[in-house]
Amino acid sequence: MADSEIDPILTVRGLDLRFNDTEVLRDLSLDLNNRERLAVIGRSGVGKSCLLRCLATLEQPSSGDMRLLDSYYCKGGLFTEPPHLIRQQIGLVFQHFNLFPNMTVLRNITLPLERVIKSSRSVAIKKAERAAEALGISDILNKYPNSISGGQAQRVALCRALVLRPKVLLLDEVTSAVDPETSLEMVKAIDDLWKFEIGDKSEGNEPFGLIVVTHDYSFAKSFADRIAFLAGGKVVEDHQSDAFDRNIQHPHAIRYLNAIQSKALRQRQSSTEKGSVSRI
Ligand SMILES: Nc1ncnc2c1ncn2[C@@H]1O[C@H](COP(=O)(O)OP(=O)(O)OP(=O)(O)O)[C@@H](O)[C@H]1O
Repeated sequence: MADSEIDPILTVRGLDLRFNDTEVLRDLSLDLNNRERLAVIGRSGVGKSCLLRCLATLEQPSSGDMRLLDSYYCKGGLFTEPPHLIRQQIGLVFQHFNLFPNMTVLRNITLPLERVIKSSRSVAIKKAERAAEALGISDILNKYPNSISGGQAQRVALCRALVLRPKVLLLDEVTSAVDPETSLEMVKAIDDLWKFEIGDKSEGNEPFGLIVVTHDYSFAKSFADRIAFLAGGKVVEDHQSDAFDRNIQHPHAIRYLNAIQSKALRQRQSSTEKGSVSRI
C-alpha cells in the first residue's frame, strides 16, 4: 500500500476532556499523517499532556472521536476497543520515563513484550537486544535504572516503547529532564528508529507517526515536520515547522513566541555582558 493511501494515521475530532468543573480540552481536532513528526506546544497547563493521555487511552474523554488508520477506537468519548489493545499500537513515553527501579534495563524492556504482546522470554530478549543495539544501550542491559544516566534512562524508555512497534509514538516532554546535548542524542535515537533500523528491514513499510509535547521551541522546530499550538483547549495554530513563525495569527501563539524570543535575546545580552566583564 502506498504511504499516501494510509494518511492520516491518527485522526482526532471534537475531543472534549473535563475534570469536574474544569474543561481542559474543548472540541479539539488534530490529524497525524503517516511518517510525520508533530510537535505540540503551548503554555503550561493548557492540556498538552492530557491530550497525549487521551490519545493513549489513559484518560477517558468526555466526548469526541479518535481513529487509528481506518478504525475508530473512540466514538463519542467511549473507547470502542479494550484500552490495552490500543496501547499496543499507541506508545507513550513519559517525562520521567517511569522505569521499574527493581528490574534490570533488559527486564524493563522485555516485560512489556512478554506481558502485552505475549512474546516468549527468548523472543523478547532477542528483540530487546536488537533494539538496544540500535539505540546504543547494549552495554547497560544488566544495570538497574538507579545506576544509569538521565540520557540512558531516556533511551531505555524509548527502547521499551519501540520494541512493541507502535504505529504512533507519543513523547511527553522527554527532552526536558536532560541537557541539550543529551536531547540531541535523543533526536539521533529517534532518527535511528525513523530509518527503521529496529526490526527487520522487511517490516520497514509499517505506518508510523510521532507526536512530541515539548516546551523547547527550537527542539520542536528542528525535530518536527509540523507544529500544533494549543490554546483554550484546542489546536489554534497548525503549520509546517519551517513556516510556523510567519503563519501564526492567534494572539496566544504570538505572545508565546514573543516571550521565547525576548528570553533568547536576554540570554544573549547577558552572555555578551559577562564576556565583556571577563575581558576587562
Ligand atoms: N487528573 C486530573 N484531575 C484534575 N485536573 C487535572 C488532572 N490532570 C490534569 N489536570 C489539569 O488539566 C490541566 C492541563 O494539564 P496538562 O498536564 O495536560 O497541561 P500541560 O499543557 O501538559 O502543562 P505543562 O506544560 O505544565 O506540563 C491543568 O490545569 C491540570 O491541573
